Amino acid sequence: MANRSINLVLHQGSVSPHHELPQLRPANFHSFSSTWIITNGSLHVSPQRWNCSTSCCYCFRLRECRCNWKRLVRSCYTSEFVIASDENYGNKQVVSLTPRLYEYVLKNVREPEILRQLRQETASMRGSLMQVSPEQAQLLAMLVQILGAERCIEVGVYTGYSSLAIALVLPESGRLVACERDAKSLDVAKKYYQLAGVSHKVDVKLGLALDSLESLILNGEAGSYDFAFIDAEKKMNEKYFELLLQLVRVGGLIVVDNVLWHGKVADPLVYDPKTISIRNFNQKLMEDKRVSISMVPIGDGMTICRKR
Ligand SMILES: C[S@@+](CC[C@H](N)C(=O)[O-])C[C@H]1O[C@@H](n2cnc3c(N)ncnc32)[C@H](O)[C@@H]1O
Repeated sequence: MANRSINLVLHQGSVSPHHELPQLRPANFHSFSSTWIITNGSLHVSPQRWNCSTSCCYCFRLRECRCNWKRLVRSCYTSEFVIASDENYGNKQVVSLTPRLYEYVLKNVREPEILRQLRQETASMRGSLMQVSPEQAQLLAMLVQILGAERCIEVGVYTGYSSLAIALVLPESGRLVACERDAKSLDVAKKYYQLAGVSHKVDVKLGLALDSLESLILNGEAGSYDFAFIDAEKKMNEKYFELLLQLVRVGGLIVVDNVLWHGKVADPLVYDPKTISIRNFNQKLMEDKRVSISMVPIGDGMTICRKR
């Protein structure tokens, strides 16, 4: 690891520079090409490089330290975290979400009561982690509103949290095609569409999403949708994307969830099939001239694609 390019992240309760170096624990060691992360309980840093004197203290004083690290630390405004930006990226500061900061973000989400109830009911269900987060749902709804979308598609409904967020902001004449293969979770979704008074806007397609999308195309609906959200089987993302690219009009959006895959996409030590397929798909999107893209680090990461 060269010392020219290092992002340093200190989380609350983490080991600070003036503490004794803990034993490095290989099992917890995640080395990224240009990032060292210090988190609770494990310090992912080369001991030889950590040569601050004892006067070099946490965060603020780190700037005064004579060690090689000080020039890499650009700011420290709270004791909760420090982010030193990478000089290769113009010294931009990037905020790392700590639990406390995330709680603050959540406090600033206007989650409709019916969505809160659905989230609570789903919390005890199997697979509840699959649900998009409240701030993600809010962003999806915002995109639908900005677009003035009338016709939407969701691939992967589960118990309906993201689809309900979308349906709630659709106009009365709007339509959301909701594709899901699991009847049991769809029952919960349908109950909440009913409770929210949006059932008439949601066209539920029980079955394999690929089949549902293909039949929409066969039905002559290509180019007639404004917005699509992909949140189902990750290895199928590329296939869903290709079909949705036919179904969405020019200027419409396709949003893909889980593009950061719990951070695994950036970890060269992780190469399980799912991570590889998400990595490859991200790379394909990056090179795909048919869409403009924006990868947004929200929730588990979403890429917003606009059809050109
Ligand atoms: C991540 S969850 C969706 C979460 C949902 N968007 C939400 O925010 O609550 C993925 C869902 O996709 C469904 N799914 C997976 N593969 C599918 C397929 N081939 N066809 C239809 N649904 C599928 C799963 O049953 C699961 O409910």
